Amino acid sequence: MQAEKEEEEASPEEYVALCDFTASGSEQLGFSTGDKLLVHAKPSADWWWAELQGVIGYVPASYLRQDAAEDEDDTSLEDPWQDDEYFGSYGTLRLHLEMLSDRSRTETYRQVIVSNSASLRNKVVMDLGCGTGIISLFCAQLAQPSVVYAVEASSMAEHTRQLVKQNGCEEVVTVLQGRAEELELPEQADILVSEWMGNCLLFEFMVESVLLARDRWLRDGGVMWPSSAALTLVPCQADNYYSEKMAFWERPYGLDFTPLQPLAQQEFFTKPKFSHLIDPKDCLSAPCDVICLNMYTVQEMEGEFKFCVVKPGVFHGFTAWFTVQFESLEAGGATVELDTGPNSDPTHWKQTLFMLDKPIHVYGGDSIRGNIVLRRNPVWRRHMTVTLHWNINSSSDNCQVGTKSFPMWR
Ligand SMILES: N=C(N)NC/C=C/[C@H]1O[C@@H](n2cnc3c(N)ncnc32)[C@H](O)[C@@H]1O
Repeated sequence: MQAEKEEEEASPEEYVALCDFTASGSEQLGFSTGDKLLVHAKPSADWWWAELQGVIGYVPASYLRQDAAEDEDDTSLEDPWQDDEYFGSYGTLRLHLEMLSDRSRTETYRQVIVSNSASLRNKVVMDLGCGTGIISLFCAQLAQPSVVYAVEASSMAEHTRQLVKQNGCEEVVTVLQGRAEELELPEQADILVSEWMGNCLLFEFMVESVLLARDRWLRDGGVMWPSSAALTLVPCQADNYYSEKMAFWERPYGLDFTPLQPLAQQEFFTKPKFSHLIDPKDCLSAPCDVICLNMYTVQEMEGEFKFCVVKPGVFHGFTAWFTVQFESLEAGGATVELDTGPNSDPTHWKQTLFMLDKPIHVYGGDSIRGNIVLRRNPVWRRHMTVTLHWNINSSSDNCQVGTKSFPMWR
């Protein structure tokens, strides 16, 4: 209470509105892009108490940015996709080296080409976001498509052209520099292949570009690779991480640093932990596919789950990963799957850990039911908020309910 009390007396902070907000309900405050609001209190992560021209009400925090001074000349206000930053990062080798070094990922795409090589003969392929062109080069080297359009928006495209020539594939592979949503393809494609998956499957939201390109360039009856995707979730223990970030403050060098634990919770447990490697023994139940994307239809961004706890343990949070499937071009042919979970070869995505604020003791037979909602950030189009709701029904004591929202990253 003390912190909250001080918070209310603190002088209001100035924020700028990044987009319009229409109030729904008398206690909300509507505003327009560019409005300067005075934030008086932040009772929760999502809703703040703010003032605009003498009127006070609740406003959505994700619509506001504080560094008003910087925003005068900051172009990022106009560019919600932050394309300069996003494609700039793919113009250097760092991310491409990381993805090419991921053997599980890259070998899976090669296996898809090899196991469909006969059916790829004389086909038109579009490789969306080809990067260094690895998938296009596999197509030209391991099959005989009539043409592969390798589409890449970043400055890597000019180097990709060089790699195509260096490997004698210029007869088959045509590199087109530009955003897939904007450029003109000479013809419709029979196959749209892409490696678009971000952390937690959807982060970066490149999937949006893939679906737009599908609607524009994939001919009727054409094939999407991946053909489907699933986000998988499991309740888990995370003793090491919890000890390292939270328990540490209990008795460092014989002193009591526990007053810092609320800060530690805010700093370390608010955002998901990327590049987490979960040990299968830390899973408290069988994992469950919570969101399934059929790449041919409109995608679901919300999912239910029901976990049955199989052993006593400490429920520190949820771990998420994904799988993608590549259907065969031949009717009845085998589907190839890429699994980024803890029981498969590690990938550069690893897994994503969502830490609860407080760990909960659970026992065999307990059930953890709830849902997960992935909400696009209304302002930063490549970012999202993951909201988890859970109900624990335990034989030992009454049911516990919880919810928490995790920004990724804004
Ligand atoms: N798999 C992960 N994590 N990252 C995806 C891989 C991203 C690659 O695809 C390119 N890319 C992303 N979106 C588009 C687009 N709309 N048009 C053309 N190229 C694009 C990026 O510049 C990277 O080279």
